[in-house]
Amino acid sequence: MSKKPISSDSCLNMTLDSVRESLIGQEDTIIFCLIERAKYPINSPLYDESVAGVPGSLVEYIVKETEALQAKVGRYESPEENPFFPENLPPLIVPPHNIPQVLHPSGISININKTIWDTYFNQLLPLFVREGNDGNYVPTATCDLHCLQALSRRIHYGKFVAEIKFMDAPEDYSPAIRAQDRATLMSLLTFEKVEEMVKQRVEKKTMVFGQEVSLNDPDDKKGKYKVDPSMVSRLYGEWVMPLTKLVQVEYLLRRLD
Ligand SMILES: O=C(O)C(=O)C[C@]1(C(=O)O)C=C[C@@H](O)C=C1
Repeated sequence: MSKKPISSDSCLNMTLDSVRESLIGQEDTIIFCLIERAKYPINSPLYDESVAGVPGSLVEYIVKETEALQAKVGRYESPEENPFFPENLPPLIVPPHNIPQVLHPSGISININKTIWDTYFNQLLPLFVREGNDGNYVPTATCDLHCLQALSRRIHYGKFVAEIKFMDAPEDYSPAIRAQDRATLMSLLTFEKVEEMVKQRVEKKTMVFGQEVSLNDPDDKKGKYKVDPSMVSRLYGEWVMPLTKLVQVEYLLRRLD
């Protein structure tokens, strides 16, 4: 059988509504990833740089090696994907996908994964994971990897949101871009009502997706959730949306290059 390159649907017909739909879909992924990670305790030896056998911490090693494998088969061909360890990724071993170019070339390489990594491990994890060590290090690290990839994808999706906003109203954005005025760009791209809806929706989704289910007494588990819904709303309000907006500002600053 002859081998053909893999192809994907075009993303050239994006609108602000369609990119917002994608962000809404990505909420589900993020919430399910958090629920999965919360099944395990913190398992701190995973993050200890002095554990023998691997360079750096075990979680870092697993993320690096997984990224290297996924790079070879095309994960980072997609402009929606950004590696945590971009240095020395191996070359593709499959034919390139030829994904249509939607983003402005100077904005494609924006990568704030270093900040996402630090925020996730130092601020987010301690908020939703219990203390303890059950020895399930590899499954736990795999959950961390999935959380990181889902958050990174969502936050860097700000590049697409910014491109649509610019294309919809170049006359509004261009003066602030020429002046490299971050504050004005930030206020132009901010929609407080949308942010409020996002926070409410992720809280509600966490209640639905993460409710405890009991067959015996239906009231037994009522009001108990696998992850605290108000914490997910806070995560979005304090980190996910601000970082998505940071990506948008960074992208717009380069949009006329
Ligand atoms: O929906 C938008 O317009 C976005 O830019 C996305 C987003 C978000 O991260 O969810 C960010 C900024 C806006 O203030 C509202 C929401």
